Amino acid sequence: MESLLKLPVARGANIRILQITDTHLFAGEDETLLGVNTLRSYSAVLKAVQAEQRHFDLVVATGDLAQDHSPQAYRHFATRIARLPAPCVWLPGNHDFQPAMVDVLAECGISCAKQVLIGDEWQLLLLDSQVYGVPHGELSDYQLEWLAQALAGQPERHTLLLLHHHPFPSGCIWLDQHSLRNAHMLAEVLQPHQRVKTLLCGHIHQELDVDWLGRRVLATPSTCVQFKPHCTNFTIDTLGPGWRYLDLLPGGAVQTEVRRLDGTEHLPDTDYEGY
Ligand SMILES: Nc1ncnc2c1ncn2[C@@H]1O[C@@H]2COP(=O)(O)O[C@H]2[C@H]1O
Ligand SMILES: [Fe+2]
Repeated sequence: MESLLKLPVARGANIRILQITDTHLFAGEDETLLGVNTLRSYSAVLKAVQAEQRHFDLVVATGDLAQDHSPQAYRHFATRIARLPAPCVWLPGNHDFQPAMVDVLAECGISCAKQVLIGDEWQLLLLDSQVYGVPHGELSDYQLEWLAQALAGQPERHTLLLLHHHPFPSGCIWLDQHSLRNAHMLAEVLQPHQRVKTLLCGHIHQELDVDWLGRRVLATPSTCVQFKPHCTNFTIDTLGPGWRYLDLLPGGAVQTEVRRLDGTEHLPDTDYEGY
């Protein structure tokens, strides 16, 4: 059974979330994706986060944590994320291998909660949009029913909704064939719930902040390789690895900022045409 995580916060205090996404880790410490050593770029991101010394209450990892299905890749993820001064919750992406992911992250003390109640006013709901073996996403009937129930059960709370796949056209045609296929069904479940104003995704390895049917959808840079916005075909960007902070404000608004590593140390080889 999926557990519930309750995070108390001081009354009136801002709630800050750190999003880490698409780490694409391997078992081997020297493995690379498109020329980037993903373990090193992930570790550099976490080091930069710690150096910033910003307070955050929770870390959310929005999928594609491992590239090679290996338990060791999830161990790499978990041992490093556990050094941050806040708990982590996670959801799967298309590349993840959930049998290894679930067991290893739990063994390493990472919560498997998919509903997080934060203070008195907010909740996070984390969806599984993976269709095993293919890059596109879809929400199963179970996921849609679980979402409907979780929303109906907390009608007074503002909800940040998290899923790996983007439910809207991103502007990259090659990525939009890998989007959430049944976004209309998600829209239907959300329709009566005006307190779900913001959705948070990974998957597209780029920063995005768009309106989708009156709701705000955010997507976030990967901790490894970035994809160039507004491209018809697979195109690698030369921006550095990134992460996002989200402040969940009283009243339901979200303030957010994307941060990136400086320098050229973790940049990809742009000659690749896919992976
Ligand atoms: N050249 C390509 N054309 C279309 N899709 C690709 C290409 N290369 C990789 N992909 C898929 O597109 C996905 C986008 O992000 P993911 O990291 O989920 O995994 C990627 C691959 O599954
Ligand atoms: Fe993905």
